[in-house]
Parts: sequence; structure tokens; C-alpha cells
Amino acid sequence: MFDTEFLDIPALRGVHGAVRLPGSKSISNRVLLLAALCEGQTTVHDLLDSDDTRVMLDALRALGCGVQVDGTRAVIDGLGGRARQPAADLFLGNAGTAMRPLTAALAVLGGDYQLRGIPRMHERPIGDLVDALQALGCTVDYLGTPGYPPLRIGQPQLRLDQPIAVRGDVSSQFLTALLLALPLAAGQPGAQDIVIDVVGELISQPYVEITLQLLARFGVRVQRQGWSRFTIPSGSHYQSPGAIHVEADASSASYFIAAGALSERAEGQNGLQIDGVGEDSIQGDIRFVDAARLMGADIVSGPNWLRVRRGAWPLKAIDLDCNHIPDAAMTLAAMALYADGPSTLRNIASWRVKETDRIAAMATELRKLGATVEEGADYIRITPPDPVTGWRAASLHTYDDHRMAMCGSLAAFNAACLPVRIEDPRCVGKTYPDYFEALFAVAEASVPVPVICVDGPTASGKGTLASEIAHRLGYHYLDSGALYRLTGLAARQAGLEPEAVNEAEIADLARALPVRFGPGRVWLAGAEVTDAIRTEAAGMDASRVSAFPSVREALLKLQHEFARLPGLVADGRDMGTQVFPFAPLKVFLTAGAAQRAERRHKQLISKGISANIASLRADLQARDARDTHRAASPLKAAQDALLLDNSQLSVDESVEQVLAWWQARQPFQASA
Ligand SMILES: O=C(O)C1=C[C@@H](OP(=O)(O)O)[C@@H](O)[C@H](O)C1
Ligand SMILES: C=C(OP(=O)(O)O)C(=O)O
Repeated sequence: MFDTEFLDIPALRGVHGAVRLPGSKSISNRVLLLAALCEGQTTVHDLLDSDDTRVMLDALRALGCGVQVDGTRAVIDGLGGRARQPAADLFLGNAGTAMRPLTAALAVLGGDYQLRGIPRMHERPIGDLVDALQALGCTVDYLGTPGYPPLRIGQPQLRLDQPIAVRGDVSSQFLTALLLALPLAAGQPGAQDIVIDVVGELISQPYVEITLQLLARFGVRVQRQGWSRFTIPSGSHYQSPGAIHVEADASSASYFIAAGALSERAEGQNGLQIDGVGEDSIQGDIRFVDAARLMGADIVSGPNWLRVRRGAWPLKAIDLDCNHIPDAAMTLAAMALYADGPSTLRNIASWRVKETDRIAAMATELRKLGATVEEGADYIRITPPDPVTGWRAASLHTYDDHRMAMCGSLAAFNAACLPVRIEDPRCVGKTYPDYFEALFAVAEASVPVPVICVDGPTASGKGTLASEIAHRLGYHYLDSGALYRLTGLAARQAGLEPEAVNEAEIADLARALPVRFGPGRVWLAGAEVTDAIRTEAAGMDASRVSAFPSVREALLKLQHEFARLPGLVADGRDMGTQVFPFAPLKVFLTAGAAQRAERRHKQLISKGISANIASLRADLQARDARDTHRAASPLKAAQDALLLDNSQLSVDESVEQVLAWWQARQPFQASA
């Protein structure tokens, strides 16, 4: 997950290859709750691991439910219809699929429970559900603003002989919550059928269909008359299916379907394969496929997979009632940026009470990109920017809304080749923590991937500076000095002295160097060599092999391969002059020999390696002389490099300086 302040996505040409999506949020949280309420053990496969499922799992643990999670597999020991913990304070983040169903289930079970979430959750309505629960004899009190969480739940005195009325026009999750909870009462001795009547038009109906399908998997067969009356037969009780698989998330699929539809068609490429969900999905958001086809996407599907590529271009404008796909409809708003005229998405009033006011947020952010947007109480109309001259490079605010961030990334496919900045990218953690990693794994940039070079003499602090900048920007990091050290080590391991006679053999090793960098760590052929390559002896070997032109050539290709989306920070001695001569920012870092010797001394002492400042200084000066005067790629600043003498600067000050230079080169208009 990117936990940077912002993430800059370079302009993208397209996506190809295959992507496997994480599990459905709506299915995951329903299955977890049902598994917890029933008797016996349920093994859940392909569970979503995200903020929304984590708060559900934590809540179930707090209620005394046995929960074991191993990656995407969870084993739930059901509570058998009673909470083992009679009192608990539950934090449910911003997960509607946890807050609404747990409120109903706990209100029916009874106990002393408090349910709360993040501040936005306390602005998301729950009054219609609480009204229904109170009318059937549950004790539910507001701890803050009436109509909204946080809530306190007490003991119920259930009256189930009359139909239960619940409004359906604000959120379908209120009906879903009652349907998931009331089988707890229908199984009681002497219970009658439980009837739920929906008052007003039921929105987001396909989500209720998911609820009914999953209840059936857990042994409860609800009868329905249209979308207005639902009957839970007396004697219903949950029965664990033993094991259950979660489909991949159809709403998450929408971003990749859109990306496939926006991709330039290229020779030899057959579009994007999306694995984990197909058109036979039980999730209503799979109907996004139809909407995307209306806009021109070319989509084929099989069991649990989709394949997408560009069809009509530009996309065709649409005018669509989106009530049945409230979440994926946001993706249509992003696609509308590429249409041949204005698109109107209707019947989406619920957007206003979700993670943010999504109609207002979408209008504001699409305008920043150059679109003309009209918003109404329950619709949005988007007129796209001129494909070439109308686009703006924008910094998109994401309102702690995962879907605003994921939709925003689709702006990177613009033909004007402008980058897009996504603020607070970590908000995708609600349902798709690795969304951007997944996008970058299949995306191809339409411009050179941005590279920041940090060159300078030994012990100038390049590594610390470059890796921190990479961390702050969410970029990859290349420690090119380590490549030489690694080559030196690989040569030693192969019994080769770093001598000119062995140059050809060492170059062969370098060409296929099996290297992997992690934060502050490095592996060679699977073995960690972080410390092994940091000794003074390894440094000397590195300097010697780096003087061999054929080794430098072999490593050049390897180094170019590090320039991957979303960007790279590379440190070394010739990054700006030789390896990435077209890099948009080159920094040449210097510091006095005295300061560098002192820093190196501290570094060695902290690792328990004894050292002498005077001899370190002499070594540094000798190495500077060798590096500056060698024939192949001598150490010198690129002509267009910016000089940074950090003798008197803290690491933070140096980082801020380089980031300021970088920002000054970006075309983004500041966020409002
Ligand atoms: O039941 C569900 O799993 C959901 C129902 C929908 O909410 P509304 O019914 O409030 O539209 C949807 O937006 C939400 O992401 C998930
Ligand atoms: C509305 C959403 O979430 P929630 O389940 O919290 O309602 C969403 O995921 O878009």
C-alpha cells in the first residue's frame, strides 16, 4: 500500500497482461457475520484483507468469536446465536457493511454494546434502521446526533408478530442488516414467520440480492414479494456451509475494466485479463460490464474472468440510471472524461451519504481535470475536456474515499500525456490496499517513467537522501553503488579476484545479477547480504569492479530496468551523466571530506565496527581521486545537475530541498 502524502501517476498509455483482484467487500463482511452467528466452524477462502474486513474481524473477536486468519483464509468458530461477551465497545471505522449489520445483530441478541466509527461514519445515516429495530422491541440509543452513530445497544423485548417496516430509500444496508439479523429470532421456539416490509422505493437492490444468496448458503431461505416484502420462515436457523469462497470484488473490477477500455490498442496485445470475477457473479456491480459496453468497451467473460480492451474510441457518451450500481457508477464518471459528448448518471442520491458527498466531490475533482460538470440532488452530468487541449494536470483531493482515489487514477490515460496526482493514496485501504501496485504491474506509461538522480562522492549521504525521497514519493529506489558492491561480492563468491584479467567473467555475472532490494535491505540469489556488502573491503572491491567498462555496460541494462512505475530515485556516481541522462531532476550531492569521514565513522561505530577518523578521511580522499580520474565514467556532476552541499544540512533539510526542486518541476495545479 502507498502510504505517501500523495502519489503522482505519469500519463499511461494502457494496461495489458493479467490482474487478480482481491475478495469482495460486500461478500466478505456478510460471510464473516453469518459464520459468526451460526453454530460450528466455517472456513472462508479468498477473504478480502482490508480496513473494512479488519474492523469486522476485530468486532467478532471482541464478541468472543473464534477467529483465525492466515492471509486470505479465515476460520471462524461460530457463536451459535449468542455473543460470548455480554459487553463490548466496537470500533467499525467507516465500514457500512460492518456498522449496519452488527447494529441489527447485536440489537436482536441483546447485551451492552457501543458501536462507533471514524468521524465520517458518525455523519452517515442509520436512523431508518434504528427506527425499525426500536419498533420491534430492541433497545438502541444514540450517543451523539440522533439518526447517526455512535450507538448504544441494550437488552431487547422482541415483538415480532407484526410486519416490520423499514425505509429502503436511503440505504439498502438497513434491509440487509435486518435480513442478516432476524433469523436469530425466527429460530426461537414458538416463533412465527418474520415479515419485513420496505417503505419507499428500495435503492441499490442488487446488494439485497447478495444478502439473500448468502443467507441461502447459510441455510436461511427468505421469500420475497418483489422488492417490498420479505419473509423469514419460522424455524429458520443458520447452518454453516463448512467452507465458502469469496468472489473477487466486482466494484474493484470496474477500475480495471475502465483501464482496459481506455488502453491504446497495440499490436500483439490482447487486452487485460481480470481474474477472480466473471459475468456470472452474484454481485450487482458486475452489471458495470453492461454500462462499460454501452460506452464502447470490448469485454468478453468466462467463469470467474473478464477480458477487456478498447472498443469504440472515443468512448460513447451515456445517459444512464445507475441506482443498481451505486459504487461502480463512480467509475463511469471517470470514463465520461473520454466520451464523445456529455454523459449523465442518474438516480444516484445515495452518493451523497457515503464515504463523502460523492456527487460534490466528483464534480469538484473532474472540473480540476478540465471537465465541465453539472450536479443535481441525484445526478451528475459530465462534459469531457477537449482530448488534447482541454486537459489540466491536477492534484486530486480524495476525501478519504477509496473510490475517489481509484477513479482519479483513470485520469492518467489522457491523450494530453499529463500526469495526475492522487492525494492521500492510502485511502484505498478501505477495500483495495494494493490497488496502485496492481495498476502499475499492468500499466505502461506513455511518457518516460520519471527518474530522480542523486549522484555524489562516497559517504556524502546519497543513500540516506535518495531512499528517503523514494519513500516520500512512493518511488522505487536504486542503490547503484550496491550493484557494484553486489557484483564485487558475486565475483568473490565465484572465486574471481576483481582484476582486469577477470573482467569478462565478472561482466557475465553482472549481467544476470539476481538482486532484490527491500527497504534498507538487499538480497543476492535469495540470501540477505545487507551487511556483507557494507564492509570497507566490499567497498574497495566495488570501486575496482566499477572501473571495468564491460561491467558498467552489463549493469546499465539492469539499472534501466529499475525505472518502473510510478517512478525511480537512483543514487550513485554516474546516474545523471551516464545511466539516466534524460532524468528530469539530477542532484549532485557534496559534503566536505571532514564531515563525510565523521559520518562514516559514526555509521561504522553504530554497527560495532571499529574505525579511525583520520584513516577514513585519507581513504575517502584516495577514493575520490580514483573515482574522479578514472577513464570510464569519472565522477562528475551532470551539466544540468543541481548542486547540494549538505555539510551543514540535516537529512530532513536535504530531503526538503530536493522535494522542493522536484515539486517545482511538476505541472500540478494546487488542490483547492
Ligand atoms: O450492502 C452492501 O454491501 C453495500 C450496499 C451499497 O450501499 P447502499 O445500499 O447504501 O447504496 C453499497 O454502496 C455499499 O458499498 C455496499
Ligand atoms: C459505500 C461504500 O462503502 P460502505 O460499505 O461503507 O457503505 C463503498 O465501498 O463504496
